[in-house]
Amino acid sequence: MNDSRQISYRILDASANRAAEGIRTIEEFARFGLEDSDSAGAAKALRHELAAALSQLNRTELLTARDTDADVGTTLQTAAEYSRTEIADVITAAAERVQQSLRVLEEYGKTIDVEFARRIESLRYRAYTHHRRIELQAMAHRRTRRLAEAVLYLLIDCGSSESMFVETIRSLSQAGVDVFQLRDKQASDRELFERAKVGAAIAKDCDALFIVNDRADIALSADADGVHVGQDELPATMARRVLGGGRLVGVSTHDIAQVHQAIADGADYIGCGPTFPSTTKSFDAHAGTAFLEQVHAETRQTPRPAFAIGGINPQNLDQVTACGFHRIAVTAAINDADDPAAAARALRRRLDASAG
Ligand SMILES: Cc1ncc(COP(=O)(O)OP(=O)(O)O)c(N)n1
Ligand SMILES: Cc1nc(C(=O)O)sc1CCOP(=O)(O)O
Ligand SMILES: [Mg+2]
Repeated sequence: MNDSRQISYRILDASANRAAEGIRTIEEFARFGLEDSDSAGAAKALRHELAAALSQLNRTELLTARDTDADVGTTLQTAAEYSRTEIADVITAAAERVQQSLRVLEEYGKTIDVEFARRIESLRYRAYTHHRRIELQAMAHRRTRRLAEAVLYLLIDCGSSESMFVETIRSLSQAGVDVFQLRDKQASDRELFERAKVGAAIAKDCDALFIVNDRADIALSADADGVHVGQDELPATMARRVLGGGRLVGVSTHDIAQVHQAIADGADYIGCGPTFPSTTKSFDAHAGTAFLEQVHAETRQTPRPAFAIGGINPQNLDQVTACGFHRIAVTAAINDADDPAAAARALRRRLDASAG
């Protein structure tokens, strides 16, 4: 059995390595993924200050206490350690590891050197702030990357049951739907919230995005990827304020002035329509394909994903792609099809082909 000083040193040595590795993991993403010099600089400063604090400890005792071969923890693994598919998950895991390790350094450090423990405590608080920022950046990175490649966007309602709702998202994401929007004007707030919570988790699992129509509060509380607002709802700037950083805000536009405003307001994407008469929603007038052509000309200068919407179906899709639009948002063309998955697959194939 080791004596207590040796135990403390062994724990400090392991935790110091873990904290430094975690900080480095985060720093690499800030540097090479986000290319954010502030964030990378903050991680580097944390790493250097950790090294400076550790130099207060006796390095010989640290190294002497190390016995990796005899460490029973090296063979203990959880399924979660190997289930990271997204960079955002890697960053979250690294941030948690750093914070836990700093806490361990602080607690066991108190048994060796109180001044060292104090330095680690202040480092831990700085790490919380830095990690909050970088975790939000990593989540935003996943969402904007996914949005940038999205071409097929589907509006869905709450469905007849939760299991049907889940199955719809799973099967249609496999069939090529990139973005799901929960749009159900009849559902209660509670029902929207419950479906949004489940839908957001399933969509993430399927590498799809999940957006809530109209309601920034429900999008945030359900941990959805974002909200879609129209001209009668919260302005995009306010929706963003409700959602905080890292989530998407989409805006409906019906004329070019609204497109300019949405872009100025920082919309992540726009819906452009109505293109054709729709069986889902009735309109007094239709912006038509002329509007799509105009938007296409404009958004070449200010790139922002733009989804054509309103009555789009397999019969009129070519008119949409002829305007330079290779992204569409639909309801009836998929939901009312005899075989929704087949309909989604067919639309997806044609959109991919048209985008070349
Ligand atoms: C992708 C997308 N584009 C446009 C709309 C329409 O939004 P809005 O004008 O707010 O109308 P409602 O959907 O709330 O009836 C949309 N939902 N999605
Ligand atoms: C909800 C909605 N908003 C539109 C707009 O132009 O702003 S068109 C539309 C209906 C979309 O469903 P479908 O594909 O069945 O027409
Ligand atoms: Mg709306």
